[in-house]
Amino acid sequence: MIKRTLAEIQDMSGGEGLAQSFETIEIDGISTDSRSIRKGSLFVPITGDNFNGHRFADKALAEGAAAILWAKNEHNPPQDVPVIYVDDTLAALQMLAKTYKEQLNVKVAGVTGSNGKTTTKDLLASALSASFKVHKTQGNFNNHIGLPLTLLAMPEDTEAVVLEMGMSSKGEIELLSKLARPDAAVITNIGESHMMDLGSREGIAEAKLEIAIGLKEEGTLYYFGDEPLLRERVPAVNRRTVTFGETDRNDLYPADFHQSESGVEFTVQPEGSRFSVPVLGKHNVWNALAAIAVARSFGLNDEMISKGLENLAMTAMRLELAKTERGWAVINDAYNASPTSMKAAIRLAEDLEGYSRRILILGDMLELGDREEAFHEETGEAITARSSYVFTYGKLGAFIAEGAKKNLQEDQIKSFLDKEKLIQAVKEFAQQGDLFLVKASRGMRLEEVVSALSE
Ligand SMILES: CC(=O)N[C@H]1[C@@H](OP(=O)(O)OP(=O)(O)OC[C@H]2O[C@@H](n3ccc(=O)[nH]c3=O)[C@H](O)[C@@H]2O)O[C@H](CO)[C@@H](O)[C@@H]1O[C@H](C)C(=O)N[C@@H](C)C(=O)N[C@H](CCC(=O)N[C@@H](CCC[C@@H](N)C(=O)O)C(=O)O)C(=O)O
Ligand SMILES: Nc1ncnc2c1ncn2[C@@H]1O[C@H](COP(=O)(O)OP(=O)(O)OP(=O)(O)O)[C@@H](O)[C@H]1O
Ligand SMILES: C[C@@H](N)C(=O)N[C@H](C)C(=O)O
Repeated sequence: MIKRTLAEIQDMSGGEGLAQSFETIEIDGISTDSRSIRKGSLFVPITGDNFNGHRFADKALAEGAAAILWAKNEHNPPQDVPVIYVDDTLAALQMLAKTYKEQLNVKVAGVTGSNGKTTTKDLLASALSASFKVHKTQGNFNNHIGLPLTLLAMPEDTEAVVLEMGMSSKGEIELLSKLARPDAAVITNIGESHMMDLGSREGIAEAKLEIAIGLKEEGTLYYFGDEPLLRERVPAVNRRTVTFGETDRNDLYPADFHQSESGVEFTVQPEGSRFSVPVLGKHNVWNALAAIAVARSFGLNDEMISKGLENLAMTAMRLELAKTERGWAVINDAYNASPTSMKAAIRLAEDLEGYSRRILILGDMLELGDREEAFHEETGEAITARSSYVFTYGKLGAFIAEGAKKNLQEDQIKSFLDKEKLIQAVKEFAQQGDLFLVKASRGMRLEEVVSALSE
């Protein structure tokens, strides 16, 4: 966590106007929310969709903030307290983060892609932990606010930082890449996420490739080489590249894949190293290959990487398998969803052995744009007879149900618009030996179903 004097903060943030008597005060960390102030921190008020953070400055100071940034065009700044004036508080936060990172001189890995950013970030951070003091994005703090906050949360002795870079519109990844200046940039895949804003998979690919804009001259771009939209665009990037993926046209590709409930085992070709990773899903092998490739470039050998990966600390609600006391199992994959990730999750649920019934609880996938209904129906069509039942939730979920009729009987498919009724039906339906998969977009909050099944 950043610890600097206010004189240093003023210089690092491009601010001005700090009273000389306050210059030697040292802040301890950054706060942006008056509802959760870190004592001794610098409060950075941000103007958001619902509030102007400046209106909470007095509360932040009362709650223990040591100082505050203040936008020059905001009226009534707090008096007789340490205030640093800036043109724009968000831009100042980003500049502070960039300067702090440069002072720590850390190695930087940036991870983007439609699916797998969080998982790959966690895999890479674990892999690097065998040799580096690593800091990584917490939760899903991956945007123009979350990434700077992640950098500012780095302990002073951090040696490597792994940053998740999220986006929903063109230009957002470019900003994050220029801020972070990665040594290694990863693009996990090109799916359909946020298609509403990007318009097409081509648009998504172009937006993800912005990660190369801030990539250091001597840096490397690692990308899913089985994606034509990336392969055909990468030559214009003019950086060293490494590919990973399913086929042997990639620099890293898997062999001898084995999956159990405790994770995946695979051999990394062409070297032939064997890895065991506590994560589910064949698609996560590709994410692991990306992590292995970057860790190798940061100087770790495969033995060190393998040891690090054994201690994987996965962020919650990503293919999280739990056995309940009532005798059924639940795969909590409820953080988010897109057709690519939902099909991957269905494939996993249908591949896992040892269950009497496989019950899919699938909800709306959001921000998919004009083809959203078709996307949901196509996802339903991917459900095979290996699944026993499908419960859908939401208006778009009903299109998953329509597609599911391709391979399932109508009495195997139930659709709901009311979450409480869905939860009631699922609780009544569950029996020993069942495997449930729960997945939908963040906005559907299907973790409530997971909780009900886990009671
Ligand atoms: C700006 C902010 O941090 N807002 C957080 C705040 O929301 P709230 O509605 O309460 O306030 P406002 O945003 O209107 O307020 C502005 C500021 O005022 C502060 N404030 C408010 C009330 C109060 O009493 N006191 C105050 O001090 C407030 O703290 C603001 O600073 O609280 C919410 C609940 O805690 C937060 O959820 C909200 O955070 C927003 C969403 C945010 O962007 N947070 C980032 C740190 C972050 O990284 N969040 C991630 C999710 C990121 C994400 O969705 N990524 C996308 C890809 C990128 C898309 C991009 N276009 C984008 O817009 O993000 C993805 O698909 O992954 C996270 O929360 O996990
Ligand atoms: N390469 C992949 N192909 C398909 N699905 C994937 C892939 N990688 C991860 N997933 C799935 O995508 C979902 C989200 O995983 P994760 O949170 O790691 O992705 P993310 O890109 O960080 O998502 P977000 O954009 O919400 O931050 C999970 O269901 C995960 O299993
Ligand atoms: C977290 C949020 N930005 C997100 O990922 N949205 C998509 C649509 C999802 O939840 O699937």
